[in-house]
Amino acid sequence: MDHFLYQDNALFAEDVRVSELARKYGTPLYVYSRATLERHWHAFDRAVAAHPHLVCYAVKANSNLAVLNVLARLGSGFDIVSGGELARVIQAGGSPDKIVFSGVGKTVAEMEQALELGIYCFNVESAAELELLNEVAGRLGKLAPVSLRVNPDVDAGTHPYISTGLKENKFGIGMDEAETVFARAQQLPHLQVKGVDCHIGSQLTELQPFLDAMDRMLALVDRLASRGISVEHFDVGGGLGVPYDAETPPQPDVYAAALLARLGDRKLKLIFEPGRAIAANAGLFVTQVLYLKDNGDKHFAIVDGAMNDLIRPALYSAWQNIIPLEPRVGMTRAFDIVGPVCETGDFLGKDRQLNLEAGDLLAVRSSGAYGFVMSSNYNTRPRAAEVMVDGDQDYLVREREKLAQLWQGERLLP
Ligand SMILES: Cc1ncc(COP(=O)(O)O)c(C=O)c1O
Ligand SMILES: N[C@@H](CCCC[NH3+])C(=O)O
Repeated sequence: MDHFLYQDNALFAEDVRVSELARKYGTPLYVYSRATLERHWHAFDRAVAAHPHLVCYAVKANSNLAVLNVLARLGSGFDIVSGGELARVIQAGGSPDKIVFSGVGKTVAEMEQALELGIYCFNVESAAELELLNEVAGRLGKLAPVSLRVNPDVDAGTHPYISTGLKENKFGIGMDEAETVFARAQQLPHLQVKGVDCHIGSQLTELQPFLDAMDRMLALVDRLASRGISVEHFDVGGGLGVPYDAETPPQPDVYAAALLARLGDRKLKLIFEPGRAIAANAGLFVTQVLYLKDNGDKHFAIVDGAMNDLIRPALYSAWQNIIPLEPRVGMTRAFDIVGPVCETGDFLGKDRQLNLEAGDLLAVRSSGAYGFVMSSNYNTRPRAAEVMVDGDQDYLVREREKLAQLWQGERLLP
């Protein structure tokens, strides 16, 4: 069920009129639906209810404390990629023993932080990282739980910038090296081998690449077993896509059933790291039309939200639906929806059939993942406020940045 629906020609987030939120908190503004976040998380959790599992929400998709807290209250685990994300999860009430730590460039300080907190597992991405983690754990008198992220060399069929499972990508340990690195991990005294891990990319809309990756990973698990190296869990990563437009990605239950069928009778706990599938369609980005402008036949709607707020269209030519909060009747025209930033690539959408006037409010849908988290202060623009709706209540979960915060920490020369 969609929690962003029109009632009497006005867009609602759950039971709250979105234009009311724009009036109350100003624009540009991110709006999240708690019910949607929860529904999406449960869809994963229920899909594998009968099998040992852990759903570790990928914090990078949306790391607002309120979002993390809503998921932590459901008992979610978390997939993190930095000490910053680790601190956020703890701040939001997440349990360290449900945290998996991914990422190709963990620093000593981050390893120490995670070992002290007692996280569930490190997803180690190189032989060099393995050696360093062993050293750091030894120094702290700890045993570091590890899973090796293996690069299965499959084509995820997604945008090249968000594809991670090919040999040419920087992620994970090559399949040809994997057994040697596992053998080494088992020898190292301050490590405990717990699992295997892969993550082949993001916004996957087909099952096949997941299954290809799983087949290769399970063949590895079997080869490891024959060498006396056993693992407890298989972390399948994240990457399940969402409908931005007409895509029809598999639903979590179909995806999980297919993975479970491949798993056969192997006694492996499954770990999932969904980010986008939980957060993307739980959020809107709300912006107001400042000016309309025609250059010949070309119509522009210049809005107060820009690429610094929502970079996906500029960065990946990503398409996200743009809808009016209160649609007008009458003729539509093809508009490019562009922001105030001084870059030609600063657009939120191109060639959108809309009927607009200055002052109108628009919602960019599917903005709950990789939206606010990728925002910047380019052009000295304060970052947007974030609001969470819960039924008929709304909560400001991040204040709009104030200008003085932007140069806090900067110094003049004497
Ligand atoms: C290791 C890892 N896990 C999980 C995710 C989450 O991916 P998604 O948001 O596509 O589910 C990512 C990002 O692609 C990632 O790099
Ligand atoms: N930021 C990307 C996804 C990257 C996934 C992170 N590993 C996007 O908006 O689609």
